[in-house]
Amino acid sequence: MTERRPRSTLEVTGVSAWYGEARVLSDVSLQIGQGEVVTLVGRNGAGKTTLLRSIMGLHKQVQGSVTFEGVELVKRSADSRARLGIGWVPDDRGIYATLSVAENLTLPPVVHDDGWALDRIYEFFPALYERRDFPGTKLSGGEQQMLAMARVLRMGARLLLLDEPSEGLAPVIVQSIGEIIREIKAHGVAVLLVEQNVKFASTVADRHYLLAQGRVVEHLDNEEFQTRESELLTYLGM
Ligand SMILES: Nc1ncnc2c1ncn2[C@@H]1O[C@H](COP(=O)(O)OP(=O)(O)OP(=O)(O)O)[C@@H](O)[C@H]1O
Repeated sequence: MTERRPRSTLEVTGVSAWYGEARVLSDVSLQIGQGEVVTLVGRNGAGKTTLLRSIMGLHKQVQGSVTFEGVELVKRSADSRARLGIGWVPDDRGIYATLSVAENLTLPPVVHDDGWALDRIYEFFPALYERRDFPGTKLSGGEQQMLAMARVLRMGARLLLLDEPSEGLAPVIVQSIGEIIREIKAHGVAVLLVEQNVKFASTVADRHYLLAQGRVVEHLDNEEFQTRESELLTYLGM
């Protein structure tokens, strides 16, 4: 594909990863520009979560280079990467069940000047404002997903790593998560999204990397992705 992209925020170059002796990522390279939404698509076990964890510094058996805004990350801890502006939103969303929405938002430290103020968060996520005193357990799956995204924006993330945000959510809620991702993008925040829901991926992303058996096998802009959707679904066994 011909590429004209904003300046790179994240550059992953030649990354391989192992669990013990088992190699699960092989020579993966990808880039994300400022304010871009990029997906990692692939069947179960392709290595998507391991790649996100490797970018965040949560997986240690990694070789290759990962830079964020020009800073090499590979030898840095996960908390150091968070301080640089990378926000991790895990697939289980990681909400503290016994804390209120407001407490979930304000407990983690603001680690970067770009952190969104609480009133800006509430303006952006009115559903969280309405439920600010509710405990985490009382939130729906969609609200938990919003809270997990809001929390890292408040901390100061300029790159969000989202692991299957649409998982387990009703279609109408998936649609509103998609709208939020598009608005986050409009604020210049980059998003790397692991998705198995190809239809959803095509409504939010600028580009897509297809991962199979730990390798990038295709790199497509959204137009090509939509045109070849059924072929890709078959190829990926999805
Ligand atoms: N803790 C672990 N120990 C050993 N092998 C693991 C571990 N976690 C994942 N794997 C293996 O690594 C490979 C990649 O897994 P990963 O979870 O990254 O894939 P994925 O594409 O995110 O799949 P899924 O959508 O099922 O989470 C798989 O073969 C998986 O079995």
